[in-house]
This record gives sequence, structure tokens and C-alpha cells, in this order.
Amino acid sequence: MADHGQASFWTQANALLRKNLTYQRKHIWTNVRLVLVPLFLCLLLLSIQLLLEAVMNKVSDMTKCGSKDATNGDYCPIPNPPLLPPILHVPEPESRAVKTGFLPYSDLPDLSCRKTESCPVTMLLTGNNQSLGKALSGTMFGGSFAVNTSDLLPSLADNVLGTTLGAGMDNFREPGIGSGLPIYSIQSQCSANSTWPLSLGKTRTEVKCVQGLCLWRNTSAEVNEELFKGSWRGNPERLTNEIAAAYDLLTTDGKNLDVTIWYNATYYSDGPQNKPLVRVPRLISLVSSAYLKFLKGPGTKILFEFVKEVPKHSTKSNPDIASLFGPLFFTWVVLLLFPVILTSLVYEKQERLRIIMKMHGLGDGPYWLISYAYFLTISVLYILSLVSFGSVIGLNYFRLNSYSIQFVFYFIYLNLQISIAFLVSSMFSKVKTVTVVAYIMVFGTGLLGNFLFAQLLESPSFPEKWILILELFPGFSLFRGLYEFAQAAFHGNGMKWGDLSESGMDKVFYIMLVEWFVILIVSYFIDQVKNPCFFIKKSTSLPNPSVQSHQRSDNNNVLVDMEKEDVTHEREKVELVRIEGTTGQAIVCDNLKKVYPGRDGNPPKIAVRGMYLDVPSGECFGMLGPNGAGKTSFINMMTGLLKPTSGTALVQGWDISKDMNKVYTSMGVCPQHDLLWETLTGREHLLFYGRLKNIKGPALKQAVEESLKSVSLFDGGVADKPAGKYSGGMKRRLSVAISLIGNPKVVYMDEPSTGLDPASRKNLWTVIQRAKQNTAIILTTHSMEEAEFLCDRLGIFVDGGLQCIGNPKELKGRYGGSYVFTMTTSSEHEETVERMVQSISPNAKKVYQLSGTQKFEIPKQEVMISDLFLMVESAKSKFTVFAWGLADTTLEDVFFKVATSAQASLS
Ligand SMILES: Nc1ncnc2c1ncn2[C@@H]1O[C@H](COP(=O)(O)OP(=O)(O)OP(=O)(O)O)[C@@H](O)[C@H]1O
Repeated sequence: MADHGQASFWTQANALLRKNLTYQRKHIWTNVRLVLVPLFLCLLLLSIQLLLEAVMNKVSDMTKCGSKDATNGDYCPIPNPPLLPPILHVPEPESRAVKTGFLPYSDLPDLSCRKTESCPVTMLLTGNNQSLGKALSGTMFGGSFAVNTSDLLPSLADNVLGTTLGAGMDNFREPGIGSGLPIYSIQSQCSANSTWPLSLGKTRTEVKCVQGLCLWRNTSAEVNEELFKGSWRGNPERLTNEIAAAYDLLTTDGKNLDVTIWYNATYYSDGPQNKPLVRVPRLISLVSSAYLKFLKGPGTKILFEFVKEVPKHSTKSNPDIASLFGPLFFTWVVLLLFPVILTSLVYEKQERLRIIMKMHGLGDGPYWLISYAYFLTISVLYILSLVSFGSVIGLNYFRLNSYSIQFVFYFIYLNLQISIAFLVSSMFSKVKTVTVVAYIMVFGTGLLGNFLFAQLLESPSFPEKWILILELFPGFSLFRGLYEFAQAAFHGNGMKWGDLSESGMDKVFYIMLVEWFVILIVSYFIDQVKNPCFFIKKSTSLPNPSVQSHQRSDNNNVLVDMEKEDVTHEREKVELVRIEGTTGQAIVCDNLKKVYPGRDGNPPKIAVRGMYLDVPSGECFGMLGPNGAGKTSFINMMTGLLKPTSGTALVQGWDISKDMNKVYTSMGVCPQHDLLWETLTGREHLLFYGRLKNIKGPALKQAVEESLKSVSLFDGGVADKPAGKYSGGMKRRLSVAISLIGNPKVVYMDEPSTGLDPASRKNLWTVIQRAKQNTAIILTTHSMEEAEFLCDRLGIFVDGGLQCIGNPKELKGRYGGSYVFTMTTSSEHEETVERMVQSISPNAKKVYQLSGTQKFEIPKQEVMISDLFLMVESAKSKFTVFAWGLADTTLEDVFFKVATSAQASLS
């Protein structure tokens, strides 16, 4: 048989790539659906956008531009903004400052004024010159409400007007006018029922007198304290006690007006950031006018007639939904790839497909390269479809931001995401668990990003370095990038390369790049130590006292067992190999041991006691043993699925504890459970494993066909049916064919013929027999017939240890111990027959006697077969012998005997 040598890195990569392409071709619609997800999501965004625009248009249709309706100011052009009377902001009647227990001032009004809603609007004054302050207080407010009806609007400036409503976002409208609430005329004194009707354009409103009270405080600190305690949070009585405004006249004298003004910018709970306009100008004009009057006498005044916004163009609202909700929405869209990649990796692990490929020679390098490249391709296609669809349907989010920045950003993040998936996959082995975890991560990251991280980003007081620390969490760096794209698209012309550092994107790029490399290296390292629980395993299998005592008593048992000649001989052979080095042995097990740690209060379980075995090339070694004897644990150690607790084995001279990757290059495995891809055909499986074994070109085709024929999967198009449609027996045959393709030097078969009908079984045996010529095969089986047919040597395994080793004949000879002799005569000769048997074998045992037929067990050491023949001839000469028979012990008898006696001695 041809030796194909070891497949190179690129041959393995090529084999895996072709297998994956075949696999993906069969799942093309899954891939298409995945790539179409962004299209669907973009269309969803577009629909929401169109719906919202339709609603907005309807609203603006209802309030046509050009009408004087105040509500259309948001969208319509306003070339000539209206003139608005400047108004002060005054506290609500029930919040205005009154006498309290927590403030020492008696000049404030009594609490009773709140009942009649007649509390004055209080302002505080302080400064270096009290008499000047008092003089200003006296002229601050008017004495009556006086307007010139023919020139109404300008004449309003003669009055000090107030409203309890806060300022708007612009000066196109005055919320205090037309709200239905009265406008206050702030006067030094109000007479009873002093209200006046007022018509401003179409708006009819009522002007109501409210007393303006200016109170002197000695220091700025007192003013500050009074203002501070005016908030309900600032005093023990939880009383809102609002002062409208306060002035510190500082060093104001006859030559200089020098003033500090306290005004309230937080009348609303949503804080000052949403109320850019405050009515400070009117407060300034108020004190300026009073100062002028102080200097020049009551006849002079400073009139502040109007506030007027600058004219504006049409700002018809076109809300960009994609930019508004982009960070949350697109974070989810990009993160949706994460569960796809992660479940795919964990699925291969759960179904042990990764390990079976590895056992057939697929190195970690090619596996990583091809898997990584595949996930990256799918991810890039997914994002390309997102950005293209988004741009085609006109989302500014994609169209305005530089495509090259978007590409670099997504490319780095996708790589980071794949690396994280590799890392996380090493911590899970169940697809269900990992799916739940992945989706929690996806939705949790989006929500946390939008409702926590975004708030912190927008908060001017949150330190930048903490933002950077938060961005170390990859989900937040993704969110930050998408957030900056949204900001750039919403407020400007999109992000350009020059904007990177200003927007903070440069740091996002650096963080993601570094994380990508670090996580990739860490994941590869963890993968190299094979098992994520490598370190845990090591610590759990450290010898603890109970294990040690168990092992000691176990060693004693082993020594007792080793007294058996054949087992002792095998141990000596191995010890010789240890001294002299391997000379062509395919498999040498040297005191190989497996102890499972105790769980739930149970003691540690010794599955394989120190095992010594020497299997040369060309030999088929059979392992027989009852259920739970430790056969699978042994095979799993030999195939790298389990780490030996102690001892080791050499395969083709390579140590399984150190060089398992080399061992895999010359190994074939037929596991107890078929590890196949449901959608790949038998032929595709064999082509893949054939390529892994370095078979190429026409030789590959020929090897696959021969292999299919040998396991009867060639005819009738069976080879081209998906393995998922195969019967149990067909899957088994395919598994055997896989284990043998490429002529591996060592093959492990765990119950290869389980589930096969007799004809297929015979067929399979022929295949195995042919294969063993240049190969060492170790097989486990429960079938004595199979063991006898296939195995050159057998070992009977009981409770983790070999009880005997030898070829089937030897074992039967050594452990069978007796012949079974039967003879049928007429009933009257029964006694004669019995006497004749006992004359040649005094210890012969009669098993049964029935109508002339008798069966005896005759100890082999007491008779020679020729004696038995002579006895039969002698009987025939004396009476009629209807039938007779002589049989050796069967393997089953040996197995039964060895197993029961071993179990009895161990218990
Ligand atoms: N992961 C494990 N943890 C603890 N004990 C285990 C574990 N795997 C196997 N065992 C125990 O080790 C012993 C040997 O099991 P193993 O599967 O190797 O036997 P087997 O001879 O292959 O059995 P079968 O013929 O039924 O496949 C059994 O008692 C089993 O319960």
C-alpha cells in the first residue's frame, strides 16, 4: 500500500477549505439569509423614516406656512421674526418666598399669602452701599399698568411684565403669551382686583398685578444662602421658597453701575441644558433703568422694547432616524454576527467534529486559518451588504461618513469580534448555553451602550479617561464608533479622516486594534493547550490523599494481576522497549493510567489501571471486556481525547503526552459514535479525509472509490447521498472507511461493527483484515466472533486492568481448560459410556444426561485427544453409537470465566 507521507500545512488548509465550501454550498440559503438580514433591517429603518416623515408632513400641512400660527415656526421660513415684549420669569404664586422657620428674615410676607395667591415676587439686593440699593429698589417696578392702545407693543416696555412659564428654545415665540395663563404686571403695590384685558394680535390675555418686593441683604453670602434654601431640597421643611432674582450691586456708586445678577435657569426638572434661553436681558434693563433714574431723576428711563430672533430659512424637519437610533440599532446589527460565529465554533466542539478532524491529521494552524478566513469573509459580506443597502436607500448615516473610515472601522471590529468568539468558544461546550449567553451579550451591550454609555459620553462632567476605560469593553468601543458616525451624519457633513482625533475615533481604533491582536493570541494559546479547562483539570487531578490511598491499593491489585504469566510477559516486553528503545513497535503503552476525580461525595474512579501493551505493525489487537471495564477510556487516552493521569504511550515512537499532533498524522479513528456532517455525502467525507492524509489527484479519486466499494457504499448512488440520510449501519461503515483511508499506521476502532447486519459485518471484517497488513489496529468489541475473526491477539479487560493477553487459540488453551464430549447411545448403554469416560479421565464432569445423550467436561490435562478417539472406537465395537462429538472451549467461555473470576477476586 502506498505511503502518502504527511500532508503539508497548505494541503490540510486546502482540504478543510474545500470541505467547508462544499458544506457552505449545501447551506447556501442560510448564508444568503444571513447576508440579507442587513437589507431587511435597513428597509425597516427606511419604513420608520418614511412613516415619520409622512406624519410630520401631515402636521405641517395642517399648519400651513405663512399662517400666523405659532406652531409652524419650527419648519417654516421666518424672514421677518416677530417683535416680542421682554418678560421676566417669576415664580408660581404658591412657590414665592414667604417667612419660614429656617430663614431669619422677618421682611418676607406671611405664608397666608399663598392661600390668596397674592404673594409678592421677591428680589434680593445687596452691595457695598445700602442707601443706593434702597434707592434703586424704589424705582425698580412701576406704579400702575399703563399702555398706549394706539401704539400698544412698544408701550408695553414701560411696564415690568412677568410670566411663570420658562423661556423657549428660540425667540420666535414667547411661551408666556397665549398660554392661557395671565401675564403679570410687577408693581410696587397692587390695589384689589387690579387686572386688565390685553389683546396682542389674535391673542387675548389678561394682565394681572403682582407686587414686586425688593429686599436688602447685608452680604452676598446671605443672598446666596437664602437662594440655596429656597429649593425644597435645601431646607428641612421641604418648602419651595423661590426668590425671582437677586442683584449684588458691589461697588456701584454715582459713577459706576457694577452688578452681579443671580437668575434661575433651572425652573424645569430637565435642567438648564434644554433651555438655552433665559430672561436675563430684562433683568439687566431693570437695574439699569433704576440706576438711570437714580442718577437723573424719575423722568428718565431705559426702555428695552423688544427681543427679536434673527430671521431664518425653512427648516422643514426631516428627522434622520438612522442617525438618531443608529448607535443602538447598528450595534445590534453588527453584534448579531457574534452568536452566529460562536455557535458554529461550539457546535463543532459539541459534536466533536473538530477533534475527529484533528485525529485524522488536521493541524491547528490550517484549522484556524480556514475557519478564521471563513468567518471574516461572511462578516465582511454582511457589513458590505449593510453599508451598500443603507447607502442605496439613502441613509445619511452611511452616505455622509467617509466610506474608507467606515471600512477600516468595521474591518477592525469584525476581526476583534471573531477573535472574541474564538476565545469565548473555548469556555463552552454546549450550543444551547452559548446561544443564550451570546444573545444576552448582544442585547445587553446595545442597551447598556445606549442608556448608560451614551449618557456618559454626553455628560460634559464625566472624565475622558473613564470613557477610555469603558471602551476597553469591545461592545462599547463598537458603540462609540457607531455613535460618532451618527453624530457626524446628524450634525455635520459626516466623518472625514481629519475628524478622527476630534471625535475620539482615533482612540477607538487603537483600542480595537490592540485588543484584536491580544485576544487572538490568547485564544490561540488556550486552543493550543487543547482544553479550556486545562489548568482546572490539572488542579483537580492533583493527587489528594484519598486518590493516593486508592491508587496504592490499586497498585497492589495490579501487582497481583501481573502474576498472570501473559500479562507479566507483556509488561516485561514493554520494560525492555523502555530500556532498549522502540524497534518498530507501532504502539507501546507504558503503565498508562486513568483516574476520574471523585464527584458528589463519590471516591475517585480508576478507569484504567497501569496498562502495559506492545502492539507491532500488522497486528490487530482486540480488547474484550464487560461494560464499564475501561476500554473507551483507554481508547480516548490513545486518541488524545483524555489526558492520562499517569504513565504514557508511544505511537510510532511519538509520546502521546507530548507529541499528540505528530501522532495524529499517522492515525485513523473509528469512534464509538459516528462523527459525521449530516449534509455531506459519504464521498465528500472520504475526499476530505483523503486530502488530509495527503492523497492527491487521481490517486485520491481511486482511493475514495475503493474505500466506498470496500464498505459497500458505492453502488446505487449511496455514495452521493447525504450522510444524514444513511441508516445506522451505513454510517458505521462510513466511519470505518474514514478511519482506514490513507493507510494510517495506527487505527483505533471502538466497537466498529455495532449495529451492522451479519452480511455487512462479514464484509467489514474483510476490509479490516485487508487493512491490517501494514497497520496496527486496536479494536474494542463485545462480539467474540468478531474478536476471533479479526484479532491476532486479545486482551480481556476487567475493572480497568488486563486480565490476560494472547491469541484466541492460546487463551482458549490456557483458560478454557476442558473439552466438551457428547455421545448418544441407547439408554441401557449410558452407564457403560460413563464408566469408559471416567476410566480415561477420573475428574470428568457429567454436564447432563437425556434419553441416551450424555455431555461431559473433560479436563485437558487428564486426556490426550487420541485417547478419546480410541475410547470412541472401543465403544463402537461394543454397542451402537448413534452420534458423538468433541469440542474445544469457546472464546465466550474463556471471556466469561476470566471476567467472573477477576470480578470475584477484585470485589
Ligand atoms: N468522565 C467520567 N467521570 C467519571 N467516571 C467515568 C467517566 N467516564 C467513564 N467513567 C467510568 O469509568 C469506568 C470505565 O468507563 P469506560 O467508558 O471507559 O468503559 P467501557 O469499557 O468503554 O464501557 P462500554 O463497553 O460500556 O463502552 C466506568 O465505570 C465509567 O462509569
